[in-house]
Amino acid sequence: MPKKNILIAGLGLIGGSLARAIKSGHPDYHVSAYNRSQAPRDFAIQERLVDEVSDNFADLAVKADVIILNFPVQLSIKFLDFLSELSLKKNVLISDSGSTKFEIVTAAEEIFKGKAVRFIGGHPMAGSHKTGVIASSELLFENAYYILTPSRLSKAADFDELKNLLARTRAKFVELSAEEHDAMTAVTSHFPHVVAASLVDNTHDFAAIMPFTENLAAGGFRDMTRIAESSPDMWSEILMSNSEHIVHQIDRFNEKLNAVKRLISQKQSAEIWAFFDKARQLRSQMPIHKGAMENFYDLFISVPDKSGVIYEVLGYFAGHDLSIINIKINETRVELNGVLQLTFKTENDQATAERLIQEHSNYDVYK
Ligand SMILES: NC(=O)C1=CN([C@@H]2O[C@H](COP(=O)(O)OP(=O)(O)OC[C@H]3O[C@@H](n4cnc5c(N)ncnc54)[C@H](O)[C@@H]3O)[C@@H](O)[C@H]2O)C=CC1
Ligand SMILES: O=C(O)C(=O)Cc1ccc(O)cc1
Repeated sequence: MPKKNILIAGLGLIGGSLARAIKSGHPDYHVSAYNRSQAPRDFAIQERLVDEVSDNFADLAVKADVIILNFPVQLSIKFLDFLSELSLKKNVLISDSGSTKFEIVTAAEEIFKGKAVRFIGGHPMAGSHKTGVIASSELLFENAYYILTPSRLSKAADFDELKNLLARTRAKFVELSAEEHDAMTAVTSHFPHVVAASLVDNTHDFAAIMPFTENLAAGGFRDMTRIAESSPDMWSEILMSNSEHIVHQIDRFNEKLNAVKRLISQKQSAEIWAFFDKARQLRSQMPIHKGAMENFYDLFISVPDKSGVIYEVLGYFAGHDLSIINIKINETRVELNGVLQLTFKTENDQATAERLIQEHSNYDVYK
């Protein structure tokens, strides 16, 4: 029997992570990947993420039993159009990983009407503000919800096939309609990105008047704005694709802010206390504490602004096989120090690194 043939289209953070999980869970399948630029293709072959790479999408698509599109949302719809013009295998199963679902599910139903094509929308609800195949990981989606959306082009058995293919992601699969998906992710993901970017923008505006402001941004500001470093390509597409729900959330949030504004101006301290207390209790009960979304682990080290300091710190880790996936120096302080940001794949590695830095230096380390 010929090997089952899987095409991962788009070798970025998500495509790369899916490729790793599929290849690791099904070493007997033939996994191919399309990517327009060469560097991710070379990386995927060197790291044995996949068996075959190409910049010719059509060549790979016509051989595939399953195709997963991992592009910005609008581009995935263009690729569906392109697929509809090819002689695909009969009953090919197509899915995607985009952050919105209504637009692509509706487009797929229209594009493949009457054709022997199966389509299930997909959205692994984990990721990062980082992009690219280099940041990909087999366990990126471990314990995270992976939403699958039915379409007129899918049946129950197709879901089992896709879940089996993706089993090694160790994600928690859940079926939601495309409408339900978009309404809920607007609340928990899309609108919060708008808030994060607005907080950064507001701070920058204010710093034009009082330049020292940005130096006073501490841990709380950092936690609330990490996602403002996400890809503008990806997030502008998401906002365009789920605009109604996001606008609705902005309206609701404006009302909430105005209500708090009234309490503050009227100095209603008891009500303000109750407002914070309610939020504290609600957040402590939210499932985010189970850690599903924490997939990268940062350490921030306050280091002297001298050459060689990065090598010095990395030298402390000699003999320990730590999974550093990103190194960045942030010169945010006007004084002598810079902030060295190291990102690890696992919480264990983050803890080991913190311990080693504390053993070898007197640098301040923050998580
Ligand atoms: N980054 C995240 O945290 C998450 C992202 N998603 C969704 O996954 C999808 C992929 O996102 P990422 O992997 O994060 O992005 P990425 O930036 O890491 O990868 C995007 C891929 O699209 C390709 N691409 C972009 N424009 C192209 C073009 N014009 N022609 C051909 N290829 C093109 C790039 O080469 C790359 O392979 C998006 O729809 C995003 O909404 C879903 C869950 C989490
Ligand atoms: O960076 C983060 O914490 C995220 O929120 C990642 C993310 C980005 C886009 C999605 O559709 C799902 C998850």
